[in-house]
Amino acid sequence: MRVVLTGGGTGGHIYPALAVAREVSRQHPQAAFLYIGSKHGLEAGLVPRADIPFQSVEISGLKRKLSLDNVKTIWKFIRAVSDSKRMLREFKPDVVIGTGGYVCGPVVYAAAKLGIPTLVHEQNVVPGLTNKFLSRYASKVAVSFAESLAFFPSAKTVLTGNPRATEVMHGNAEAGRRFLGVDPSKKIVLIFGGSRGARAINEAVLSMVDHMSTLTDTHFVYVTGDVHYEKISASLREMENVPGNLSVLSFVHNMPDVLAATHVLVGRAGASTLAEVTALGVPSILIPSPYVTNNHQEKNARGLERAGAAQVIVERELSGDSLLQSLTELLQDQARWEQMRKSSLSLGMPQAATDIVAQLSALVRKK
Ligand SMILES: CC(=O)N[C@H]1[C@@H](OP(=O)(O)OP(=O)(O)OC[C@H]2O[C@@H](n3ccc(=O)[nH]c3=O)[C@H](O)[C@@H]2O)O[C@H](CO)[C@@H](O)[C@@H]1O
Repeated sequence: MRVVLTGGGTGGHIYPALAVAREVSRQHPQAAFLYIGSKHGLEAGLVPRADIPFQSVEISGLKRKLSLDNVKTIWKFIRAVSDSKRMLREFKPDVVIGTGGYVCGPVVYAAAKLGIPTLVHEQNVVPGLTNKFLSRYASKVAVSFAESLAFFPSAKTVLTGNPRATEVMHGNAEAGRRFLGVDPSKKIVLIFGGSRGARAINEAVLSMVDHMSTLTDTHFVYVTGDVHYEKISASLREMENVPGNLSVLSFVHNMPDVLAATHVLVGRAGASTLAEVTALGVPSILIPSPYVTNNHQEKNARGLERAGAAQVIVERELSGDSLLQSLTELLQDQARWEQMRKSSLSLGMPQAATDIVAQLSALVRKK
């Protein structure tokens, strides 16, 4: 099977595409892949790291207000469609999968115009602009939440979940602990603010550093995001007593192993993160980003909260004190942790990547 993958900007769009690629490879070891992304997105680094050939198109997002930039964006889109057609004619894929973000617009559109079967995957409850546009042209749309079905044409839309859920099931807790250098007697609290880090979470964590040593049976793994790492490291160097039960990393490339070893997650409520924690049943404290379209992270997070799988702290109420208090209560209440774990697991969809690959195979057979 020859597969073109596209999607990008943030990890939340890229990792699902890579998870599908890995599931295709498991089922079809001879499969060949090409990823078409943007040179400016995280995909330019993450895709070559996953040993998948990468080519790029130039694209930017539409602004919601009328502006000269939008004229440029439309011009770029037209050029990117023509570049995509050239790449697709050369690679000759059997199927194209787009996982959201601006860049998948021209690629999936070009594929549809060339008569190549296409599947679009939506990670969030409320779909992004690009996927909404593409749903008119795509052969199939796969969604992660039942609530999203209503946003897309019913005849071609299926509920699969997010393929990262399948991917994290292959994680290994022991490998995660070894990588982090944390022994099994400690509970791991993993803190990260999505794929790029989050300033508000960084500030709250810095202000609770002094108290971390009181939680002696816990090890804190704090992933700052690449852009914040230097600044955070400098702040920590200035502190007198940085506790021994804190590790600070800029980015984690083996998240399935690290998550498998995690006792509690503290983080943003990006769709892939939530698919991962629910597949593994990791209780979480979620601080949804208020800076996203339609406040969609809070909608993602409240779903978990209603089911009893997570506690939500809205960003305006986040502080070192509020985070420390929530964490301490959860770490010290084993019965509540168990309950949250069960609720979290009940929401997980660990078969997602397998279902998506079945959809791709059906599209290829129908070609
Ligand atoms: C600010 C913003 O626009 N965020 C959006 C972005 O999120 P963003 O990319 O931040 O968030 P997601 O939670 O969806 O995905 C993050 C992914 O990166 C991985 N990871 C993260 C840190 C790290 O060090 N290593 C690592 O591998 C996580 O395990 C996860 O697979 O896309 C998501 C999916 O459309 C949306 O739901 C989010 O609202």
